[in-house]
Amino acid sequence: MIQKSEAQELPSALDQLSELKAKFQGKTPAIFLDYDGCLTPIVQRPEMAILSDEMRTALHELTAVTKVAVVSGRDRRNVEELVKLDNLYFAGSHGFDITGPGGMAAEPGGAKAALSALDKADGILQEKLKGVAGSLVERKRYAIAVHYRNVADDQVEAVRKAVDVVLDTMPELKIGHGKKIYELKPNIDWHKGKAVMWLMEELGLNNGKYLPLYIGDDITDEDAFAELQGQGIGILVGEHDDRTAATYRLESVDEVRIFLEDLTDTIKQQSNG
Ligand SMILES: O=P(O)(O)OC[C@H]1O[C@H](O[C@H]2O[C@H](CO)[C@@H](O)[C@H](O)[C@H]2O)[C@H](O)[C@@H](O)[C@@H]1O
Repeated sequence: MIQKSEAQELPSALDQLSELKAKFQGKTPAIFLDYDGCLTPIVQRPEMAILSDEMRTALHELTAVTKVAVVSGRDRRNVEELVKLDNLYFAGSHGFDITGPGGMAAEPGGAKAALSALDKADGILQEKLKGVAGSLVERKRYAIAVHYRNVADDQVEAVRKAVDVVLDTMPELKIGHGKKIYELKPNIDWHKGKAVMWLMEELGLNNGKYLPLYIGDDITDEDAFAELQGQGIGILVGEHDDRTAATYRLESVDEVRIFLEDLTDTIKQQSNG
């Protein structure tokens, strides 16, 4: 049974750092990070979410002491280009498209079967939404985000209707929700949580020496928090519209960076001592 709380009820990962680290029980945390709202603040348009130099340095230093993966709803190539580091793992399209150092490349969720439906849906949405000012159809390899952050309130219903037209005719796709977006994804039982567990296994981290730790801010990160209950640590950044399966929280992207910097020092000390 998954335990859920209100975000505000969760203890701060920074205030309760010693308690949180005691949960490592001598294991090294393997770090899984969402991108938008976690490594960069939420902004008006996807292309404006630029990683700061400070965050890139924090990530780079963390990769020197443990395994690090970015697990994003974004297109995997897009998030690779934004992060600009080659010594970590990337799971794009909500975990359907995974790459890593040494030429690692895998699509463990089997999303290729939905590719032609996604292509068709993309065309329909582009056509239907071209008259809705502020809407944006963002195609990822294995998902489509339909953004309404910049759409007038009385036009959001028109965006939802266009999405529903696609859903009604394409059983290969299902809807997902996020911050001011509707997502069309392959109708497959695969999500960020399964991608995290797949990476743990694939990277040989299920050997009793590593503990998965996931940080994210959105509804799609809840699948990872739920998967990690009892076997890892989930940290929610800020809040979203629902209850959360995370066990700690951080307030902001700046707090995420401070937490990651502290983790790097902690892991270094663990391996020296
Ligand atoms: O899993 P994530 O890495 O958090 O990706 C989730 C979605 O993030 C992006 O959209 C969100 O961030 C945008 C920039 O801050 C914002 O304008 C938008 O309203 C948010 O929903 C991205 O564009 C999507 O493709 C991702 O699915």
